Amino acid sequence: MTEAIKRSLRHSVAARWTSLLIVSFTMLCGYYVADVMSPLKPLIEQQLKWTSAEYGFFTGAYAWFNVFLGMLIFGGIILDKMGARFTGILSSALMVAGCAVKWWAVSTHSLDHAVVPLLNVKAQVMVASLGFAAFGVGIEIIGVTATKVIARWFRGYEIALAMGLQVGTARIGTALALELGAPIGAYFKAVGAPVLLGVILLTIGLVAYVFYCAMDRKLDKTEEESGQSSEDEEAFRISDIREILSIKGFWYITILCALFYSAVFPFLKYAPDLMVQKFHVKDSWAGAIPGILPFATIPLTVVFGNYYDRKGKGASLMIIGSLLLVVVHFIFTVPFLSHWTVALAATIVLGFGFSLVPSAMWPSVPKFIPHRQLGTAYGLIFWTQNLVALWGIPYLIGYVLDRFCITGTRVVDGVSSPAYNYTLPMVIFTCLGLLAVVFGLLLKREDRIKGFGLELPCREQ
Ligand SMILES: NCCCC[C@H](N)C(=O)NCC(=O)O
Repeated sequence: MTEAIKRSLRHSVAARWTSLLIVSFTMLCGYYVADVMSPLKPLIEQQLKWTSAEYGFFTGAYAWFNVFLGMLIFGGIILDKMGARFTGILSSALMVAGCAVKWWAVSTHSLDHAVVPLLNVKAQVMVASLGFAAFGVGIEIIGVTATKVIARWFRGYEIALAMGLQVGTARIGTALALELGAPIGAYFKAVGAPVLLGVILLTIGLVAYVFYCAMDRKLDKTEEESGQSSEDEEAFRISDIREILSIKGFWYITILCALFYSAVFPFLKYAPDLMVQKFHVKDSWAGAIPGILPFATIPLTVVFGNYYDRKGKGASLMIIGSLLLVVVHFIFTVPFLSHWTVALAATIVLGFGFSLVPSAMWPSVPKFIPHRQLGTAYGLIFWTQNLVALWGIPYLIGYVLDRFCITGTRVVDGVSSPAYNYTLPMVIFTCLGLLAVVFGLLLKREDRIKGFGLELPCREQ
């Protein structure tokens, strides 16, 4: 056997980075679709005559199947049992199908005036929500798959930089959605136009993933030939779930993830309104300051990922990131700090926190979970995150706002809507950040006791 054959494909710099490029592109397309409806809210209200409550119903559908049907947990197990090729194609196809259903629902007139019996929900809202729910399963499972794929290719190399780059690239999709969604919708005078672009992008993402599968097959072959595949080939057993759940560090990182993202994702959903209500930003500029966030995190995830690879300090980075979150949310809480420049500065600091934690958290999991269990472990973490951060906390904040925070009425262009005081929701976000710091500290202590190596560099020196 020649030396060239003995070496696994993952030792090839070009192959490693090409695999990253392909899965990151598929993720970018998914993130575009995940966020494209946010800037379309006014157009949806004008053209489709959806109310805010119907928009909220649709937005929450993202997590329905993941959380209540446990699809993320099954997805993680399927990934460990069937591999990245099968799971990646399946989830990419599900994204295309879900987005196509959503596009049809918002473009057709055949659902006009129809209402779902018993639920009393407009048929158009329901069909679009079901499409979005199916898409939500696909994007979350492809997220788990991409993370495991990177962990495999970059083990011992620049794993944190690669995971940071993947998250950063995916967030370009969010940025594109926020920037392009409304102009495309307005140009074509149709909510469906930017959604159709999403279907096209996802189809290209699926084709790209099929190309990745060829590389994955080649990697399997070279790993076999070089005798490096023993750990991966050990079949996943259902008892592995018990094993994963018995690791205290796994619980700490899962809870930290749920708390951290609870203080970021739901906050972003309400941030444009906060800008208007507290910082007196004009309605038409409401999204301008929060919209900076995805852009700020794109280079920062790369910088912090690179730092973790070379210097380590993973647990400390997660604690610092969570602390920044506390500072930012506390600033948003203080009633007299209401100038828009304060909001701008706080959002930039939030960008640092929103980059620090993911750059350190995702590459830390393979330090204490064996590769063959990684899909299940990431699936469990994402499931908890979906339950708490993408479903539970947004509902809680909405309830708190309606129940305790209405201070009067605002009239804009002759249309009246409630005026809110955001102090209480911001106190909740600050507390979530504080709890994230506590779990970061617990994780660091557990790492010291068990020696996971979270404070050590990821890259073999
Ligand atoms: N707007 C997309 C939400 C993706 C959620 C996903 N489960 C996740 O946590 N991704 C990591 C990240 O930091 O974006």
